[in-house]
Parts: sequence; C-alpha cells; structure tokens
Amino acid sequence: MKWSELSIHTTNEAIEAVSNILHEAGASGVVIEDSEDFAKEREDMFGEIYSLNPNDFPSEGVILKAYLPMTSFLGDTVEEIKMAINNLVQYDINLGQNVVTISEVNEEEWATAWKKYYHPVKISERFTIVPTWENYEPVSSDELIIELDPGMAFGTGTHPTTVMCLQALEKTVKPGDTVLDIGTGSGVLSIGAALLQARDVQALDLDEVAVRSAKLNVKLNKVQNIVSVMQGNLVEKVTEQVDVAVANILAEVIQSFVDEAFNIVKPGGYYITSGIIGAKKEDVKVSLMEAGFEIKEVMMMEDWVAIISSKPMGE
Ligand SMILES: C[S@@+](CC[C@H](N)C(=O)[O-])C[C@H]1O[C@@H](n2cnc3c(N)ncnc32)[C@H](O)[C@@H]1O
Repeated sequence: MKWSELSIHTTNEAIEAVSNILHEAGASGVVIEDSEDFAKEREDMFGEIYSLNPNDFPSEGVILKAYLPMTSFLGDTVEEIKMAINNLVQYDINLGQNVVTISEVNEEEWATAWKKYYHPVKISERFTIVPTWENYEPVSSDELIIELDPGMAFGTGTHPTTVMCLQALEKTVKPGDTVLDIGTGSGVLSIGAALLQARDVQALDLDEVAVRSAKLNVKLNKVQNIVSVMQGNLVEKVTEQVDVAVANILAEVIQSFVDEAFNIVKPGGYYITSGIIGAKKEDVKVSLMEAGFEIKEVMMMEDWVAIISSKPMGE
C-alpha cells in the first residue's frame, strides 16, 4: 500500500494538540522531530541513552510527521487536519511556522520511519521505558522496566508530561493502592502504577485506538491481572474512590472536571495532573484548590507542568 507522509512544522507547545488531531484523523505512529531534543544536554536528564543525528531534527521548532494511507479521501482528510490545527489558536496555542507538507512513502519506510527515534530511555530513579523491539538488560536490581509499543496511541512514554507523571506516581503510589489513570493513551502510566505494586489500576480513554493500544501494552508487561482498560469519558464510569488518580490531559480538560476528580479521590489520597503548559499553571492550581485539593508539588520540564495535589483527610 502507498502511504503519504504529512509533515507539520509547528512548536513544542503544540505537539500534544496537533498529535491528537493527527491521531483522530487516523494517523498511526506520529514522529516528533524536536529541535530542542537535539540541543538538549541529554546526560543531564537521568543519563538517557540516546544517540541523535542532527539531520533528523529541524533547526528550530518541531516537525510532526504522520502517516496516512493514500485513499481518495486523503485530500479531504488533509484539509480537515489543516483546519483543526488552525483552530488551535483559539486556545492560545502558538503554532509557529504552521507549514504543512505532504509526500509519498512506501509501506516499508512507513513501518520503520518512527522507530529509529525511539530507544530505551531511563526516565526516573526507577523507570526505564524500552521499545518492544529492543533488547535491554536492567542496570540495577530495583529498576522497573515498562515495555511499550506506542505505535498508535500517544506516545512513546518520553514526552515531558508522561515522564513527570511517572515520577509523580513513583512518589505517591504505595504497595496495595488503587489507582485511576484518566486518558491512558498507550497505558504507560497504568503499567507504571502496577509495577509500583498498586493492587488495582483502572485505565480509561475516550479513544478506542488508545484503549486497544493500552490493552496490548498491559498484556506485554504482564500486568493484566492488575490493570483493567476501558473506554470512557473522563471519570463518568468511575464508581469507587481511589488512592491515587492521574490525568495527563490538556489544562482546559483538567479544569473541566476538577470537582468530579475530587469526589473520586479518597481522603488522604493524591491527584496527579499534567498536560499543562507553563502559561496555564496558575489557572490549574487555582481550579484544584477551589475544588478542595492541597497543592503538594509543582514539577516543571521544558514548558510543561505537572502538579501533585492531595485531598485532605476528613473531606
Ligand atoms: C496526552 S495523552 C496522555 C497519555 C498517557 N496517559 C501518557 O501520560 O503518556 C491524553 C490522552 O487522553 C485521552 N483523552 C482525551 N480526552 C479524554 C476524555 N474526555 N476522556 C478520556 N480520555 C481522554 C486521549 O485520547 C489521550 O490518549
């Protein structure tokens, strides 16, 4: 089959929103070529295992590449994608150059194009994320390894928001806890919670592609007895309170269901939120506090924020 490669020159801030649009349009395996990834001193970040080729990165901004099958609908799909991206300015998202180009690739190139960017990455004290096609020997005995095939859902597990959520789970999840993962994507956070010995983890996502991908990754990591993956809108289907809830979704979405989130966390439990760009940090903190949460820690990585909040005892 012939595939077309859609290439979008945008900004770091727009990665998540543009990736969502591309996934919704049916793209698989979005590749992120970020000029900052190349510029960044990799060794500073937990000694990540990377070897980067400058030719794979733009000189500024971010290039997102998505692969779509060549069908008679392709023209319409591309126009819809462009319109959806242009609409993001309504949410104050800087789109940078916002140049969209399209080229033809063959199946073989498509299948491997994004894999070359993705290697084992040590992302926190304990977690290392390993793509399924790589062999990896743990460096220490307490290292927790998450195997991922991120092909279809968000993402490789190495996005700053995911990294901070895994670090926050490491700080909050105790053996025997119950955990809720709202917007599970590839399932990475649920798998992380299970490896931290949570007793029961519910993973929810609105997108059926994400649900399929999360189920696959949960099995791959042999945590299907702990993690149940379901399709669902935010916390609508949740009936029992949990020790730790985590939501890595856009700031606006987090603010939209902050009261419901408060209700589903046990008194003394934690709520980890991310997907928040720097400019929205204060707004989200205020929403969390108005709902009754106490802010415990604000984490920042690049221009992204994660907030660990807790529900006071007796609430
Ligand atoms: C930024 S991704 C996070 C994926 C993963 N949890 C991580 O940290 O890498 C956000 C996810 O939220 C899902 N999502 C967006 N809106 C949602 C909603 N209303 N209910 C449930 N999931 C939603 C998207 O489909 C996507 O998989």
